[in-house]
Amino acid sequence: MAPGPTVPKHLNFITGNKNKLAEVQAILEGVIELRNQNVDLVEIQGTIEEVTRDKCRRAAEAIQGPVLVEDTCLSFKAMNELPGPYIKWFMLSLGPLNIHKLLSGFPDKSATAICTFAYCEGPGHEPVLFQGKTDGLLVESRGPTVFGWDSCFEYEGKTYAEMDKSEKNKISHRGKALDKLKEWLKSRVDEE
Ligand SMILES: O=P(O)(O)OP(=O)(O)OP(=O)(O)OC[C@H]1O[C@@H](n2cnc3c(O)ncnc32)[C@H](O)[C@@H]1O
Ligand SMILES: [Mg+2]
Repeated sequence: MAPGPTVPKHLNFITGNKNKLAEVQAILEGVIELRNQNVDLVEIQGTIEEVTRDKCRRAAEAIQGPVLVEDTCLSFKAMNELPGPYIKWFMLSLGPLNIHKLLSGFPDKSATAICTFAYCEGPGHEPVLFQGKTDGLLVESRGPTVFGWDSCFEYEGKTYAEMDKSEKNKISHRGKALDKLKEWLKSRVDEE
């Protein structure tokens, strides 16, 4: 095996978000078996990479073992990339029916969805990051309001919520990040 972190056969994905978990399970099916623990992790302020690395270190400490975590951002060009990692708090306050109003004073509705996975072997180890981005537009909610801002993020004429799951996973920020993780996993999974 190439030098670097080892990965157990069962990857422990730490998240409290059921929709995220379902997508990750669907995309990684047949690649690696996923286990899930819901640990309430503190999320710091900082760049996307700083937030995700810190979240991963905390998760590894909390479970005292190897972990996979993920942090999702939604960034608006007109707002100089904010809210970014803080989108969760805007969603909690505004909800999917009002989030588009954040850009109502701006002609530029460009939005980028960014997904950053981090894997860490255990406490004291440096996390490895895998990032995927999808460019789209922030629009008025269209489609089911089941998952976060899916109904407000439009990619090539359709919101994520108007796509079926496999269609979203093919072009999504999460799908792209997991393509990179899958490539890396090929050389890393511990066969012992
Ligand atoms: O336990 P964790 O994994 O941290 O789960 P979370 O729900 O706190 O997730 P984040 O910290 O990554 O915050 C991202 C926010 O964006 C939402 N979100 C994440 N992925 C999404 C996707 O693919 N489509 C729409 N909304 C998404 C999610 O519901 C949150 O409001
Ligand atoms: Mg979170």
